[in-house]
Amino acid sequence: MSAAGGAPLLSLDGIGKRFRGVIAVRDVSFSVPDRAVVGLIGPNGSGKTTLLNIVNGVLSPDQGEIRLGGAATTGRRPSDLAALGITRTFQAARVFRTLTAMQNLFVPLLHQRALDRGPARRRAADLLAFVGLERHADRVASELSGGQQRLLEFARTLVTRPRIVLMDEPFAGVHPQIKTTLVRCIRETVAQEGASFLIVSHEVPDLVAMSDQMVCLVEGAVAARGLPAEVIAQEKVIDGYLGRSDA
Ligand SMILES: Nc1ncnc2c1ncn2[C@@H]1O[C@H](COP(=O)(O)OP(=O)(O)OP(=O)(O)O)[C@@H](O)[C@H]1O
Repeated sequence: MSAAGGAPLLSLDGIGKRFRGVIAVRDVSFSVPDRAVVGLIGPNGSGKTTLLNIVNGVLSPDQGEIRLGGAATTGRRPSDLAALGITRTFQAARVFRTLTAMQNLFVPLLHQRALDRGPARRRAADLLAFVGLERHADRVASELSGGQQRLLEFARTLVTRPRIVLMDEPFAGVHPQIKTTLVRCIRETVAQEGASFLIVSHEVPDLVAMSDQMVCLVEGAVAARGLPAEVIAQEKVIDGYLGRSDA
């Protein structure tokens, strides 16, 4: 499925990025369709986080173009991109540690001035229930477990009703039960809100199970892209990342 006008929701075309002598990303092109989960895999240092930073405007690419819904977004600031519907989670979950779980959602809703206090409180409560944290509404975020903070961070990305959520290692170090909740929330957000996801993870079996498409980077370049089962069967992906079980 694609965004209005037939364009993919997000497209990367010939993206390149160099840090002094290091080529971190080289000529990367792929797209994220509307209402889809795209998994991004690759060895350590293959450019995955750099690419997320480029998509949400933290870094500017040296070459190439990014489009959201057909409109060029290359080089725009993270705050502008957030307003256009690109949000992000991080390797270490970012929440307001001194606020309660409820306030973590309520405060951004009020800040946007999109809703009055009553509806904002109801939406915050709905989002907490969605990620299974309703019993923890009044607990200060720093008292929540790492996995619960990750769920709270996820709920916070949904406050703005994003078009695409970028997630960096969402499953790293989380309890299997939290992982199951997170996967369910991601799939339901696709189905109910029509959002898309670009997810970086080393947990390849989980990503294969939940993604509509996958992209594998090796040494900053696209080694394979397509359906998950096809990507993980490619020689370049096995040689460059997964390794051979008989090796
Ligand atoms: N700010 C920076 N300055 C210099 N080099 C950087 C910077 N950020 C990333 N790099 C280099 O760019 C390359 C890609 O790094 P990146 O963090 O994007 O890889 P990754 O695939 O996300 O790795 P990991 O799976 O370990 O998180 C690496 O060689 C890294 O050392």
